[in-house]
Amino acid sequence: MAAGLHGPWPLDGPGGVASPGSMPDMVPADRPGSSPSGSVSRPGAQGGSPASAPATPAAVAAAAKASTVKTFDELFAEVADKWQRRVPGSGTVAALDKGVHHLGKKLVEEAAEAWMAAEHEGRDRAAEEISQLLYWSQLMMISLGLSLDDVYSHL
Ligand SMILES: N=c1c2ncn([C@@H]3O[C@H](COP(=O)(O)OP(=O)(O)OP(=O)(O)O)[C@@H](O)[C@H]3O)c2ncn1[C@@H]1O[C@H](COP(=O)(O)O)[C@@H](O)[C@H]1O
Repeated sequence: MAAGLHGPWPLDGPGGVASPGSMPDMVPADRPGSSPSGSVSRPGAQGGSPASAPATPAAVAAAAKASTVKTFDELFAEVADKWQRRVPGSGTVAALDKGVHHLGKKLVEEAAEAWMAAEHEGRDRAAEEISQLLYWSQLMMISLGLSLDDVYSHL
């Protein structure tokens, strides 16, 4: 378990969300592809070689941006990094600033849209709506200061 994940409830940021400074490590130390320090390895890097040197969350986010396909972990690193740095113009930062109540409504909205798409609009539309549900789930995680491992531990 990464350090700093279970301290005081981190709803101390703007809009009742975890402040950028209280963010947990992007990837916990006890998961494949992570380093003991909590920093993350480059996507696709194998352990045991110089190429597996730890990368910063910003480096992971940059690598994800260059890739055509983004994984759940890569998106989490990207949005957490944008929140930590309060990147100007980021919809993620704007949404997190609005707080948990706003994020909760978006979660429910996207869940309903995913359901409707699944029943009436086909697999591709369902996949699109489910991707948005994943995004808003990640923002809720970030707003609560939850790490990936905090959630994965329940899977
Ligand atoms: N994956 C997503 C993503 N999924 C969903 N959304 C947001 O969720 C909204 C859902 O769209 P809807 O059609 O359901 O809603 P809408 O009515 O069009 O939009 P709203 O008026 O409700 O905001 C989108 O408009 C986006 O604002 C996302 N916003 C950002 N990302 C990714 O997050 C990363 C950081 O994004 P920025 O913070 O914007 O730089 C990037 O990789 C983005 O691709």
